[in-house]
Amino acid sequence: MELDWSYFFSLFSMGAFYRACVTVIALGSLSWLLGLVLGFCLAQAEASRLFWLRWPAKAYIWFFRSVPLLVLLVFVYNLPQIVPATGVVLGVPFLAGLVGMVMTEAAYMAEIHRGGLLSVARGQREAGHALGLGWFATQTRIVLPQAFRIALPSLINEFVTIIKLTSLVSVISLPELLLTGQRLYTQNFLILETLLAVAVYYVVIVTVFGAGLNALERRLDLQRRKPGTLDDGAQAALRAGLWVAPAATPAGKGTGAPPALQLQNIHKAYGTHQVLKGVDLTVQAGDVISIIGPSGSGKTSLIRTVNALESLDQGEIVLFGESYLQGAAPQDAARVRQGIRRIGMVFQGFNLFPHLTVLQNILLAPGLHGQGSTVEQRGTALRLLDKVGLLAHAHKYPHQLSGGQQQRVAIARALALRPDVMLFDEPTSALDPELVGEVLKVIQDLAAEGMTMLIVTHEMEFALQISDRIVFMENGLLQVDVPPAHLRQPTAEAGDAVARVRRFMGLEPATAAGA
Ligand SMILES: Nc1ncnc2c1ncn2[C@@H]1O[C@H](COP(=O)(O)OP(=O)(O)OP(=O)(O)O)[C@@H](O)[C@H]1O
Repeated sequence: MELDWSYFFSLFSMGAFYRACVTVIALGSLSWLLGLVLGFCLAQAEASRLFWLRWPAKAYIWFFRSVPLLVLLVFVYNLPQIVPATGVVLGVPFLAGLVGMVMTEAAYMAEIHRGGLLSVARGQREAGHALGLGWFATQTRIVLPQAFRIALPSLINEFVTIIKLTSLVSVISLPELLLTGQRLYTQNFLILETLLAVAVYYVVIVTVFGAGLNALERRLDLQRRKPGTLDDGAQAALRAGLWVAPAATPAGKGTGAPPALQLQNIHKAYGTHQVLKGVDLTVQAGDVISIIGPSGSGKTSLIRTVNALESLDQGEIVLFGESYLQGAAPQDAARVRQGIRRIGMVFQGFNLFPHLTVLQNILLAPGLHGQGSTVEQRGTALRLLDKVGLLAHAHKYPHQLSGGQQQRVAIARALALRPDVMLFDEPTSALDPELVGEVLKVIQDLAAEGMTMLIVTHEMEFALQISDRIVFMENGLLQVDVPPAHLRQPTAEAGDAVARVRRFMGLEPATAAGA
């Protein structure tokens, strides 16, 4: 038997097939788009801490991933028999098909979105928090764009699957491609020729739309974006047009002013593990305090409680004389947010937003907080970049920078909110030794300008040089809190604790009993 090729080719000039193509594209695209949105809502609900959101979402996903689409389509189309009111919508094959497909696709896409959301590093949300961004801003400006890029290849694959699945709606009499073909070959019995033409139509649709979506994926691929370094002329032009910020007076300085920070009897446990066991620390405005101590002593946990990245189990933190965080008590969300905005935080892992340029990273929070006009925000951001020596890299993406440069951008980003206190959590620990110096220099400059700073560090010489006080933590408690001079040249009365810190810092040789 030979195929009837002339009949096969005649099927490509048949209006019914082109109308069927429109149906397939409309049904497929709408199912994909609505599934994308509903799937995202389901994924968010599934990740929620609220069990009344989480469990219904989980149940929905489990159920609709288990029910075959064909069964669902027939059920939805026949639902008006028992619920007549639904007939207005479900009596229309296209709408019944759309409802059935969206119900199933939302469940599948929720899982794709969940994968995307899970792969956005926790530090990204923490950076949003440290910049005083609320849940919605963090989700829409930081998490979602990254999660969407990660999920895009799977979402494109799902689009292809959906286009092919539209053939199932033939079962509810919607004249898509398969039903159009079936109606023909039941009359002329040229089954293979007709199905071959149907297959070609599907292949063309998938190829054209797949190419479009792949182009979108390439466009969103950050690794392909490689803006260059600005030359001297371009940098000079940027500097020339800058708005000049009025000189800021450091907050809370002067006699009678309250301390910048008062940590009172801070307790923190992770489960049954007591990490902070009653820490008291007072930081005067303009003070630079380095927190040192052995690994696991609670330094990072302490600094994270100060900008509410960790909750307090007990105790209180007072910021410039006003109660800010309280342990084991309902927090005043507005007051906490206000406090967080007065505190800048620099993380060990930088936590720059990879989908934004250096300049956009710095502008994000001031823009969302409406801090000054856009001209002022841009001027401040460029000035800060110039200050940390990175003006030439303003339009680059974080992946184009070295670790030291990324950390300097992170410092500029934190400074853009004009904080009164800066927290540094081991700012150089993730850097190669040759890059440490450039970051320490920026911190040193800030200290010289009178910025109040709390620095968790393992850079002992730096801590000795820069600090007004060095705090030694061990076993969840502050064991020693002294000026560096007391460690460099301990007095005769200095006790064992100071000697222990000196050994820890490498200022005196370890003894068999010490260190
Ligand atoms: N999210 C968490 N969940 C459970 N335990 C935690 C958590 N974060 C920290 N810990 C534990 O709390 C203790 C103190 O950790 P922390 O990071 O504060 O110490 P650190 O002094 O900063 O240490 P390092 O110098 O190594 O960074 C450690 O035993 C750590 O395992």
